[in-house]
Amino acid sequence: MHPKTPNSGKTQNSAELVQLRQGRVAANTSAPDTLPERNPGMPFDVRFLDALRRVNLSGLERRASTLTKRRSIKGDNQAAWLLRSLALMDLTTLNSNDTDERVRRLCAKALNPLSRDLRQGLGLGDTVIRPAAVCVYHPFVATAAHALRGSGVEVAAVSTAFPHGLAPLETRIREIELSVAAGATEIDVVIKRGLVFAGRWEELFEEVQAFRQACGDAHLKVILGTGDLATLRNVGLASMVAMMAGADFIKTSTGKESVNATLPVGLVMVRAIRAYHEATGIRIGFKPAGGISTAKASLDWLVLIKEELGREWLEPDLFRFGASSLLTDIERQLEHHLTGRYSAGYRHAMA
Ligand SMILES: O=C[C@H](O)COP(=O)(O)O
Repeated sequence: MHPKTPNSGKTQNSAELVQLRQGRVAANTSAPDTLPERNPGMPFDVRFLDALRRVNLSGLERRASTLTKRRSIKGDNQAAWLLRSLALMDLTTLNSNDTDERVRRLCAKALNPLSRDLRQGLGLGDTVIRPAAVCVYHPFVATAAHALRGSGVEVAAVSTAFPHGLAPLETRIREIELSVAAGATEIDVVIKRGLVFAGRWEELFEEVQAFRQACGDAHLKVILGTGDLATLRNVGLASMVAMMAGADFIKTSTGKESVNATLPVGLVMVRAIRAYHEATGIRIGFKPAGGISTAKASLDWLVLIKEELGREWLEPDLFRFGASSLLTDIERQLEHHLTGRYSAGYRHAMA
């Protein structure tokens, strides 16, 4: 049910977590032998945080820079990986000037992301390749749900007073409930960054638990706003708290911070995911978001995930890109792959 993670030589941190988990299971005779696929969360356990307080910044930066240089993906192989980037995308519009009409056009693009010429040239035949989800603000959830019904493309809503998360807790929870009622099957919540700065981990845990409960069957993605969190240590700790509280995915950024998804931040988060998996057997998804606009950048992220978590994580239930303009560059690169020429970006306008 939970195959062993490839390439996961246990770190000291995760080994500590495994010991903690074993202690917890041994003390609880009713603990299940097999764990369910969806993250059920666990009681708040500060020892899970203690194991993550050390961060080797220069080691992470070195790893991030060598990871992307070691592999060069070319030709047909590159086209195949770009199609995977497309299938792993939450095609997003989160603008102040969004309208129902704009969202309808984005949904039409999600249903038919590649031109007939591209599909024929790539020999896709009847294979359906679409983004995993369309991601919108709450007022457009019903419109997106209507446009995408029956397609298998999920509707994701950003909730909890996106992007700052500073409304009262009751208001944030109500927003989730309304989005689910309107047809959202995935909810992207933002955390209150102040809880991280103040080290109020249990309070953060309780808020995320409340979000998870409000989601019901909708999957919960927890946005950390990593560019706001000041240190990579905070990123690791907030990741672990979100997972303990029941997050199905942890997500880097809103796209509205001054620094969004970066590879060193991604490394900290995926290593927290790996540690949580080794300790609990539960696989948590990862969503880098914000500023990922080139096909090349998407390939860097795929390499990072394959190297750190293994191929099994490169599926829509465990990995997503949050991106508003990445699809345009993927189309241009695929066209270049077929014709040797680049077309202008406006020819692939999305909305
Ligand atoms: O969650 C998704 C992000 O808001 C998208 O950010 P982006 O517009 O920089 O691609």
